[in-house]
Amino acid sequence: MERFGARLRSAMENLGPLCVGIDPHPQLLTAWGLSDDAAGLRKFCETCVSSMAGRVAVVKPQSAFFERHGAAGVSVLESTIRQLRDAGTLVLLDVKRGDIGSTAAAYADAYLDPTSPLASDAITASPYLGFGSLRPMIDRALDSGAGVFVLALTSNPEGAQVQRAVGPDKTTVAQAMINAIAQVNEGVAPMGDIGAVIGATVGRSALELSTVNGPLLAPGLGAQGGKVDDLVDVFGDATRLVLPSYSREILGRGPRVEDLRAAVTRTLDDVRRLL
Ligand SMILES: O=C(O)c1cc(=O)[nH]c(=O)n1[C@@H]1O[C@H](COP(=O)(O)O)[C@@H](O)[C@H]1O
Repeated sequence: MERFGARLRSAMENLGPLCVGIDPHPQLLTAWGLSDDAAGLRKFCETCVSSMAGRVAVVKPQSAFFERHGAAGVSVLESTIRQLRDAGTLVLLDVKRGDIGSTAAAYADAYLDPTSPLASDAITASPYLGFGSLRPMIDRALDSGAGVFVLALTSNPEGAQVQRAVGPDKTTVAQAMINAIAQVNEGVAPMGDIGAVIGATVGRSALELSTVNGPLLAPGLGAQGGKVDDLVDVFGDATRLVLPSYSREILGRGPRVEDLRAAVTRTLDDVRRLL
């Protein structure tokens, strides 16, 4: 399979730089007139697939909102991933996994092995057991044409306690993650397969991004207060690598497919103005 970075670059060029999250919060299920159970979840996801497949570059289902319905919820996650991928839409499964290497290899089996029922185009991963602990996931992604988005500087205010901490070499932890990602992506064209997650809410972040050569997922827009215009401050010259991500801001316009599609179009117009 073609590498993930190349597939993502063409999706961003063809459809615009936008990731829409499928986060079926119980409040959203209720607002959409659906039951807070696996049947409601299935209907919610069918509507999302009809509104988004083929229209946005990346769709990001948040695993926890499926897991809270048990095995039946995970079954909805499986079919949602499959429907999106069958339609040619890239799926970034938001699972934020991170563990010792031997367990990280099992996570790679679960999400990055093309034969797994939950196989996705990319996953989110947490490097806070050490960047090296992610190696089995990164290696599997590189082997199978998939990607990994590594948390660097997250959108929540609590993240700063760990991510802005400064190491003995005077580098912040977040910058050390960016540097480690840059090493994996070095020399890959048109763009590396390993992304970084940097919240749109982090302000002038002082991260040095000139060598990262990978996609920069920017959540925190809309519901968490981040605005498209903030992206220039946060990302500076690296804005062409930015993949803005919205969940509640768009999902809150449902449940009508036409309204969700209109929200996607409006958001795309807004991000294209800048990126
Ligand atoms: O990895 C993520 O996607 C993520 C990283 C981060 O720093 N902040 C963040 O909000 N997210 C996720 O992005 C989504 C944001 O949702 P909204 O605030 O509704 O747009 C949620 O699924 C979060 O779990």
